[in-house]
Amino acid sequence: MIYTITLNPSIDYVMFTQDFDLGGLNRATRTHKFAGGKGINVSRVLKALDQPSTALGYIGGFPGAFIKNELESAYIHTDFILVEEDTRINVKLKGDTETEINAAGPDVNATNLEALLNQIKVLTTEDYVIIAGSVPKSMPDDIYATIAQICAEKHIPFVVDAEKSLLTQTLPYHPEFVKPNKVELEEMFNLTIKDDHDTIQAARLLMEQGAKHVLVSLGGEGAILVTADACYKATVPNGKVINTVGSGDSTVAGMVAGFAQNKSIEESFRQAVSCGTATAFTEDLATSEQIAAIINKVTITKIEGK
Ligand SMILES: Nc1ncnc2c1ncn2[C@@H]1O[C@H](COP(=O)(O)OP(=O)(O)O)[C@@H](O)[C@H]1O
Ligand SMILES: O=P(O)(O)OC[C@H]1O[C@](O)(COP(=O)(O)O)[C@@H](O)[C@@H]1O
Repeated sequence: MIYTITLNPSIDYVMFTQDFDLGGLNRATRTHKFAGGKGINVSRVLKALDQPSTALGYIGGFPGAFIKNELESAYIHTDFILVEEDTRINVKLKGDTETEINAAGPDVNATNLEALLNQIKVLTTEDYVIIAGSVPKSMPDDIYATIAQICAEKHIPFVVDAEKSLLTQTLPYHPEFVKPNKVELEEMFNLTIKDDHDTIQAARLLMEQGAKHVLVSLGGEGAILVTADACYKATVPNGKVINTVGSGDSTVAGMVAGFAQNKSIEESFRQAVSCGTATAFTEDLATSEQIAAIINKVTITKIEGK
């Protein structure tokens, strides 16, 4: 079973406006409330790819109940731990540009933490773990490293999509892949990435520290995948960008599903990028039909290899 871990889920409240006037009265043309947070989005796109998963993490209050209900209505299995405070609501403003305000999220106490670690400790080599998103402030900042260590000790394959040291601390435990975007990669090494060559150099630093593969997402520029033997560049088809929230998570889901379906590394990467772009081209996360409609329009080129 694939397990997604979202320590800090959210309701994503997406508001579309004609124009956005900062400081003025704006009226939304459309709004949506989506069950969100990185691991939860991965579970939702895995479902679109016909891959079952169980969503783990912390939920609280009415937003937490909404998320659990949304997932279960979509036939996604959940095993959330209840916390006392409300799950956060993140606001996503879609005017001429995209603006996001992500809230801090509820407190998670030591008992809640132990409950999650106990859920992970019973997993086996048949399972797969995806650790994604921000960590509530009340939790130890090495929590992802702790989870990665448990996975490594039990030979459970795992994937990490997180910022800065949350991600880099997991590298010694050899994640199957990590998925920084360009800005996150720059922040990890305090450098400026100008071109694909710089991206590959920085990705290789993550490989040197232990990542088995590095998938760097580049927004509308596609993505680069670095493996032990080669580097691939994906370019995406033209289309109308509607809502990029969850694109990165969709990319992660496509790659994990590719591995689970025993696709080749190139085909897994193509599926990953198709999922990310199909999500960018729609209001919610991509459906299976939307992914299928663009998968043959994503081009994969080997740009370096041994
Ligand atoms: N403007 C866009 N046009 C087409 N595809 C996009 C666009 N933005 C994102 N994507 C797709 O989603 C993937 C992840 O997007 P990115 O913004 O890099 O990740 P994150 O959401 O983690 O910051 C990209 O690799 C690409 O496939
Ligand atoms: O945990 P974080 O870093 O605050 O991010 C949470 C937000 O990221 C999302 O998971 C979307 O992430 P991506 O756009 O990077 O795929 C939203 O659903 C959620 O509001």
